[in-house]
Amino acid sequence: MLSNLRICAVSHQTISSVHINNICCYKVRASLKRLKPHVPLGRNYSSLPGLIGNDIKSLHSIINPPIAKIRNIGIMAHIDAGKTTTTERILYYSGYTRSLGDVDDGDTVTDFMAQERERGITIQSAAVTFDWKGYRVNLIDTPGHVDFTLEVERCLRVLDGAVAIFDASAGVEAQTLTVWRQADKHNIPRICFLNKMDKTGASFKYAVESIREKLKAKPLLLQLPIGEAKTFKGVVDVVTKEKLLWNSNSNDGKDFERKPLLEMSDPELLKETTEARNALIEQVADLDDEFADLVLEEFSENFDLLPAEKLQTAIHRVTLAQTAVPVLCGSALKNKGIQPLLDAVTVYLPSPEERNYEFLQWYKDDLCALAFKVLHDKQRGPLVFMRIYSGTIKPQLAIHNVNGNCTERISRLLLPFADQHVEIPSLTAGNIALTVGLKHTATGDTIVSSKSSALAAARRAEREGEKKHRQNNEAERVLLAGVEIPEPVFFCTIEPPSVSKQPDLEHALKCLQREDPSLKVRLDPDSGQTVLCGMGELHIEIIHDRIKREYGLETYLGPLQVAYRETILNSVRATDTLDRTLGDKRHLVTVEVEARPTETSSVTPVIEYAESISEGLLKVSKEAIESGIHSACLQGPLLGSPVQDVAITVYSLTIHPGTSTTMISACVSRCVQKALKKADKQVLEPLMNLEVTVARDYLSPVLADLAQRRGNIQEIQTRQDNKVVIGFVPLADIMGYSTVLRTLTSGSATFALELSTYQAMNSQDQNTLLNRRSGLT
Ligand SMILES: Nc1nc2c(ncn2[C@@H]2O[C@H](COP(=O)(O)OP(=O)(O)OP(=O)(O)O)[C@@H](O)[C@H]2O)c(=O)[nH]1
Repeated sequence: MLSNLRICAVSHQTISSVHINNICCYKVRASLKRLKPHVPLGRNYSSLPGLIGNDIKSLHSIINPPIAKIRNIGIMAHIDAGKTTTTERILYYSGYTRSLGDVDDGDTVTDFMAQERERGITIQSAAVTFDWKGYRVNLIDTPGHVDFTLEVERCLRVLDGAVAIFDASAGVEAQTLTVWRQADKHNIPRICFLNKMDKTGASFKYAVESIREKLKAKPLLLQLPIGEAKTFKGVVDVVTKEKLLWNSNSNDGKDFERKPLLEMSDPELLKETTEARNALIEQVADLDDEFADLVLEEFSENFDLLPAEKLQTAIHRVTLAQTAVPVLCGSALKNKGIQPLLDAVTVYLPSPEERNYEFLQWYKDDLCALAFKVLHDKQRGPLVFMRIYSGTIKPQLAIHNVNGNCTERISRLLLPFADQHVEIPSLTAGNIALTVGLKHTATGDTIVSSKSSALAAARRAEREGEKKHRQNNEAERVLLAGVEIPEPVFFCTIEPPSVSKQPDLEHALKCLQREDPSLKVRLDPDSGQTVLCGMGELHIEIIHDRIKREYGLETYLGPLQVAYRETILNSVRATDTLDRTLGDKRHLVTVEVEARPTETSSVTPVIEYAESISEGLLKVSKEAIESGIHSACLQGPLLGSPVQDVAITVYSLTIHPGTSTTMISACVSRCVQKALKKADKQVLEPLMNLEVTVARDYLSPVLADLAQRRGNIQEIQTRQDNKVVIGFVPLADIMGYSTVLRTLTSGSATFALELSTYQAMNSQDQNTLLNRRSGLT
């Protein structure tokens, strides 16, 4: 394996060296293919004049550009809408890659993990940095598969804007809705790109309507397609009234001509565009008072006289306010429409300083950054991707991790190009950095310059909070983290090839968890086995794959099991006494608790104390009591699954002096377990939202199959030639569905699955499950 190839002797003073940061050979080949196809692997690059000049454009201009010229953007979409293909085109046109990658050949820069290449889907987000017409664009490629929604959320937090990509023949699909909602939650301004305009069935009108109807967004049509499906050849820029045609002889789409629409040559198109422009002006004027005043005062007689820049500035404001979304179109695969999309990113999406991040006031000019991704590189250890919100990061800088409450040192600072990372001396606010040397920082951690800086920020936040009479813990607000990690719905045991490899497996899992907080690992207390808990079948499969590839461990997975939950149906009381003498110390606890059902939809129990329990007693034992309650609720009496919707009241408590907190916890835990056992119990199973898109001809077999899976169909929509089945289905009945669906529909259907809620099982299904688990059937 080749690693860490170093390109030395870069002439610019501020840059000491350039590294080709390869994770393994295939990456090296892929990157070299673009960087310098004729250079044999492993050669010393210092002897290659021109390499830097040609391939990594103007290195000094990419370090710390003015903040107004930075765009931190992400691409979000439904699976297969074309994120990877679009990203590849973007990298190619911006000059950072030399040839066009193709997802169908497993040859792209951003899908750089081996599994992604093989599966043709984007699993981990790769942050990519490039320049476009004087702007610095940091692009984070977000995954589209529902198993990885946490990845999407985490990436969205660090973006200032996003491009939503749609398949123009499908319009808004299930996953788009999910990510759209996530983007709403983080207030991210967006532009829409209707991709696949070349595809049979592509319809600009249909896709725009579905944005209006399903996303409840106001589309601003900044372009109109010229042709559709087979006849698609370019777009009209509605703002400037120009037509953009891609040269059919150019196979990389680099060359295209931009010409004003003229009455003589394009009377129809000009008429249509003028109408679209007038409608656009009216629409923007309705949403933006400043623009409305301008139009009324100066251009009400003739909209044609309104300069394009004035309209663009107003569209930028409207996009930022998220009262409407600009819509563009093209075909990434056929290399059409990508350059104008990049222009739109720089013109309409905001720079970091235009975003209102409330927490910045607590930090002033001190360093404040969010670690949004951790990767483990065999040679260099953990690589941490960070979004810098304020202050500056430098190599050798000691930083304080607020979440981990620890201080550690950055050894090197890199700019994250897809495959090659450029070492740099410093990076300022608004940028995305890649740091080497941080061993304790995990995904989602807030990074500041020192503990005292964190405390000062917490004090400022608190003072401000007092002013505003806020009730919540203001100190917590200095933490930028807080992506809600969904509860895993699947689990399975994992075993190393031999007992001696157990520590290696533990190390691998620890690293993977730092990268991916949605992966949970626990020990089964009964069997002592390690258990992996994940978000979906694919998630677990990928983890298994990565352990093999990246850590060289051939592990064995037990059967995939659904993560059930349990609850109780009535209130019950229990008492318990623990009396144990260890050495010359007597540990004596007596506790009485009541367990009762609640409607919290949470596995965290509500904990209450009877008034008779003295404050003094609680002061010394509260932590131990609550840890006992939590551990009891982790393993319900029916299946050993977490107990949901339960409140525990501690009614009485006596503790003999000298009793250890461990004994208090143990006694409380046993007592709560006793109460849960006494109650009437119910198993809850994960119920999934399901959306299947299927060609008309295959609808019947799909419906018949879903009926056998306890599926509950809510709606069947028509989308072009396809039917879209929307409903609910219990997770236990949908395992392995992708294979079945492929067989049923000759591969013509796609589906999206997402946790809806946990629902009570009926008694028959519950008994079958319990009998199966206890080995009776
Ligand atoms: N006809 C047509 N096909 C396209 C276009 N863009 C992408 N595709 C095809 O659509 C499929 C999915 O493209 P990707 O770029 O991998 O899509 P993605 O959104 O990155 O997919 P995930 O990472 O799996 O979510 C591939 O077979 C592409 O060749 C396009 O503009 N037109």
